[in-house]
Parts: sequence; structure tokens; C-alpha cells
Amino acid sequence: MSNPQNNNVIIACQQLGKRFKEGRLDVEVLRGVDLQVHAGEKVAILGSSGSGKSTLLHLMGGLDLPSTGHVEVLGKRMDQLSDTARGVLRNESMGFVYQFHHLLPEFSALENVAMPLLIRGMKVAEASAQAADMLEKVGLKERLDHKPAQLSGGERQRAAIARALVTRPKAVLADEPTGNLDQGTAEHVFNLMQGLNESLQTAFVVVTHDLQLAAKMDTVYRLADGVLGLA
Ligand SMILES: Nc1ncnc2c1ncn2[C@@H]1O[C@H](COP(=O)(O)OP(=O)(O)OP(=O)(O)O)[C@@H](O)[C@H]1O
Repeated sequence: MSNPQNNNVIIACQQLGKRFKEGRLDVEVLRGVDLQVHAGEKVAILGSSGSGKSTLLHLMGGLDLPSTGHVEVLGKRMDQLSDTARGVLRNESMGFVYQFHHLLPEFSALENVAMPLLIRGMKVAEASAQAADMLEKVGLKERLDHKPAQLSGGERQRAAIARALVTRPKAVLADEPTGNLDQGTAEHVFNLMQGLNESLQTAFVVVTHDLQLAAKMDTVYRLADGVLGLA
């Protein structure tokens, strides 16, 4: 079937299945998940705890490989790339916001946010300037030199969001991005995402329990019994 948006597909999941072996137990978390994320699309994935949302996000980002099916990012099959090539594709096209922020404890907020730019080969002065700019946008202008342990939970979350957005990725994959933020800050973060979405056509895939956030997205899916369907 012809689809006028096919050229704009950033992430395509085809018949994804994922099993985890826990001792003798074989847990089937995902079964035949099909999903396409287009440029500029804002997608929410809902589902009860343990339904496999984080697992799906990890597969979409190439952080883990599926048991069956495959994921294409910008037309490239993740499972057919070497670990290095997969890492490069990830760094060049995607930003991640994890449930647990994964900021590096020995580095300041500024250094953490500058890191993905430095990995791309940007000069330190330019990377620092862009990181400071993004930290200002998430409201952390006064916290540039603070290490993660010197930030509150919400501030750490915002620093992680700044790190995901600083490279201006084609897609941001976010696991509960507003999970531990108060309503005002959560709205601020959403507005920031919305701004990037409009100005740069950044796609967002957000795993969330927050129905208010989900309601602001273009497409809302629900995962249940390993199957993804429109909510
Ligand atoms: N590495 C792993 N090894 C074994 N089982 C795993 C692994 N990762 C996830 N699971 C199992 O897969 C299921 C789905 O986990 P997942 O973290 O994807 O759920 P979730 O929908 O994101 O949950 P939550 O909303 O609570 O974060 C769970 O039953 C979990 O125990």
C-alpha cells in the first residue's frame, strides 16, 4: 500500500518480539509489535507497569536487540549494523531520556550536556556554549557547575532532557520524562519539546503514565499482553 509519509519514517518496527529468559522461565514481553514513527510525530506509549514499554523503547533505540522482527532507523536495520555503527547511528540521530537519568556523577551538568557534542567531534568551547544554552532553556542556568549529586531529582531530570535535546536529534526517545517533575516544570519541559518539534521536526516517542501528557501527543498507543494497539 502506498503511504505518502513513507519517506519521512524515522523509526520503523516490524513484527518485534522480545523474550527474556529468567532461569527456567521464558517471559514473552513483546509479540509482533509494528510501529512507525514519522518526522515530527509525537507518539505516546501507555501501558501498565511491566507491560514492556521500556523494553520497546530500548529496542527502538538499538540499546537492545529483538528476539524476532527488526527495527530500522533512517532506513538502516539496527540488527545488521556492527555495535560501533549502531552506536554512531544512535548518537547522530537520537536522543534518550531514561527513567533513571544516567548522568555521569563525576561531571558537572554543563559537562554532562556537552558530552554528546564532544563525542561528535565538536570543539570544547562551542560544545560548552551550546550545552549552556540548552541548560538555560530547561531552567538550569544557575546550576551549570553542579554535579548530579548536587541537583534535586527534578533538576537531574531536566539536565538529562537537555542532554537528549542538545544534539538536535531527529527523534527523542523518552521514558517517563515528566515522571518526577511538578506540574509546572512538567509543562515547561513539554513546551520545550513542543518548540523543538515545531522548529526542527523532532519526533518524540514518550513512554508515560501521565494521561495529560499523552493527550498532547499526535498518536497514542497502548501496550497490553505484548501487543501494541492504538489507545
Ligand atoms: N533484562 C531483563 N531480563 C529479564 N526480564 C526483563 C528484563 N528487562 C525487562 N524484563 C521483564 O520484562 C517485563 C517488561 O518490563 P519493562 O521494563 O519493559 O516494563 P514497563 O512497561 O516499562 O514497566 P514500568 O511502567 O513499571 O516501567 C517485566 O516483566 C520485566 O520483569
